[in-house]
Amino acid sequence: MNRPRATPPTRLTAAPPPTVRVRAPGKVNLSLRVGPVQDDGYHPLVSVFQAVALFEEVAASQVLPGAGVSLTVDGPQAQLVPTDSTNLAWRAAVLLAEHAGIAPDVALRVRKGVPVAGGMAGGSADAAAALVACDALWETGLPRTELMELASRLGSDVPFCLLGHTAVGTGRGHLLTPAMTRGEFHWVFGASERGLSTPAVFAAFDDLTHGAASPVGLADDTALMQALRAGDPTALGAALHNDLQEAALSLRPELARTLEIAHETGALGAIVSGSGPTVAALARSRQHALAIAATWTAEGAADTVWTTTGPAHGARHTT
Ligand SMILES: C[C@@](CO)(OP(=O)(O)O)[C@H](O)COP(=O)(O)OP(=O)(O)OC[C@H]1O[C@@H](n2ccc(N)nc2=O)[C@H](O)[C@@H]1O
Ligand SMILES: Nc1ncnc2c1ncn2[C@@H]1O[C@H](COP(=O)(O)OP(=O)(O)O)[C@@H](O)[C@H]1O
Repeated sequence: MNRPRATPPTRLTAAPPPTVRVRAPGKVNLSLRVGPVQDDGYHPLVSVFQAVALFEEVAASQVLPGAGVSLTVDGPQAQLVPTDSTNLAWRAAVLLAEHAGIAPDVALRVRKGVPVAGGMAGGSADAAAALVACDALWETGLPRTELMELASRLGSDVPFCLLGHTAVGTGRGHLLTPAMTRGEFHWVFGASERGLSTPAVFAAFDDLTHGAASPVGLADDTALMQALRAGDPTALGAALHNDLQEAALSLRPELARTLEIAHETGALGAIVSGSGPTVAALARSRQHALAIAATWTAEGAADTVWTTTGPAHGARHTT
């Protein structure tokens, strides 16, 4: 005899709140040319940015209406990062909500993978990732051009962290044109536990140039652009350039030794990354990158050392 089957009991469990996770990359300025300070306090730049495969991750989770923004930070150097409304990820969420005319209700979790205050745009990557994550969570569906515009209001480097890959930046560094590159480049980054303030480095640059730096132009980076198109690391290493390097060295003279060790270990090129104090060395291969990293560590030339590659993708959803 067929007995009717008992209906299995329904388990009522609350579904976890929807969460969107986005990763955005840190960057190195392959070339950074800085013009004289303008009336608004900013310096016109021409910079060739390259995103590298050191990522920040921002998870944005739904919260109850009216809960507002909350934020936690973890990962190396998390204790150096503000967790209040001054955090760039928090500011990004608030700016997007204002723009879309909605309430900024979200729980943000930031996982740091880029040195803090190191000249590698870790905070800017958080802002870029938070914009993309909240746009998806709140279903605001902003076109890319509007996200880029909001990004530029959050900081000069934020649009590049959205875009990723390799690009030429003009204006404050926020007007971007993608650059053609071939292949993969091997990088070593030597970071310092004590960051450098970007405004302080620009101020040191003003002192060194007596506020009268030469105007900047694109023509100076012809060899570098050619090296990128050819995928030629030797030519790229020779073409690396940073107008802020002398200013960063004036504030952190010990970085000169870190650069010197990179050259002694056969780096194809070595520069201070952006406003520093992270030093970037271009290696011939992954093995060579590991050798430079080992030498820096053995000589105590950097507090933390990373090997990675570029270019890397811009802000993108992850699982
Ligand atoms: C120097 C660079 C090179 O890519 O990055 P970092 O190496 O610090 O990451 C950037 O120009 C930094 O970009 P970002 O860190 O987003 O700076 P912002 O928040 O826009 O500006 C912070 C401060 O830096 C100075 N600043 C920034 C950009 C610019 N073109 N001229 C400037 O003088 C201003 O004093 C400004 O108040
Ligand atoms: N989400 C964030 N991550 C890191 N720093 C942040 C963040 N939000 C605000 N800041 C502040 O911005 C400063 C510079 O941040 P960061 O982007 O890491 O360095 P840089 O501008 O040198 O690339 C930090 O000293 C910190 O006080």
